[in-house]
Amino acid sequence: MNAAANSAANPPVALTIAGSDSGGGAGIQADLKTFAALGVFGASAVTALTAQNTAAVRGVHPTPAPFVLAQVEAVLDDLPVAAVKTGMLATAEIVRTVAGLAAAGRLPRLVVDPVMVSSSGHRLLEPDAERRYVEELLPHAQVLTPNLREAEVLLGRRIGTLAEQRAAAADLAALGPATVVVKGGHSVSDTPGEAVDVLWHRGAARELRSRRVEGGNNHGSGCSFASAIAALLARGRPVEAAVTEAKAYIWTAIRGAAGWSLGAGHGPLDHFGWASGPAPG
Ligand SMILES: Nc1ncnc2c1ncn2[C@@H]1O[C@H](COP(=O)(O)OP(=O)(O)OP(=O)(O)O)[C@@H](O)[C@H]1O
Ligand SMILES: Cc1ncc(CO)c(N)n1
Repeated sequence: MNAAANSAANPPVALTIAGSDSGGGAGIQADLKTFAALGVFGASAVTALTAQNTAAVRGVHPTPAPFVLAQVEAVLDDLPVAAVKTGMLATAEIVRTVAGLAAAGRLPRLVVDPVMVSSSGHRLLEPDAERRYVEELLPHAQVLTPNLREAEVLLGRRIGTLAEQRAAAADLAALGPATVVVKGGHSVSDTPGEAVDVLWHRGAARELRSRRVEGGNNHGSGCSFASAIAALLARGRPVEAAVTEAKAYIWTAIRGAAGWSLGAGHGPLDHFGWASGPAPG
């Protein structure tokens, strides 16, 4: 089969390389729902199993790195993957494996969401993998989407203001990614009431602002945001449009779930607009 050939009748294909969230709100499950919601066929390579729900991560069982590679190669050898998103990479060995694939030019339109800690506070990346992220993977990312805490870890300094969030985006771009979005879901102090992301693209910083949805159902917002960017890139959108449209998609998905009470912790998003459309069934 020729993996590069894609008939006009086929949907675009995106690949997520990420961890499984048994609770269904984040990770692979969020990624595949987002791809489907945005009209993209999703393939997946699972980097870890997590025993997780809306309240806590109870356990993590990483995939051996050679089997992550086997999954990615099985997909790439067969399907016309147009964009790739990475999420939880769990171990230094998996970071190295994915970075090797990226360095070999095998991961097109690569969106890297540098997942390190879950919103419930559980580590999702070995601490000794952080340096490898910076040195081996970031240079190959087309788009990097850290939240504020991840940007702090990658840069080794505190980010407390919007000005510092803007500076962080610029400094992360200097490490290799063409485009950086420093997400403000965990608000910086001078943007109350808003979720302000800073987009660094083509040498300039720009703020993407939305009203902050209250209610706390934002489990998987970061995974879904990065997947939406990858899906829109797979559909051929230019990078800046993909990021701004992903921001609008994620706002609608968070807003839709604001009245839900699924689980005792941070609930999942309304990926398919169920809250505003006719009730399923
Ligand atoms: N309460 C909210 N209201 C509106 N937008 C939000 C809210 N929370 C997050 N967002 C948006 O969702 C996207 C993901 O940002 P966030 O900072 O939550 O990522 P994250 O911390 O990686 O998510 P996760 O909880 O999956 O780890 C960003 O575009 C951010 O602005
Ligand atoms: C598997 C997985 N990936 C990413 C996150 C971050 O939201 C999570 N909680 N679980």
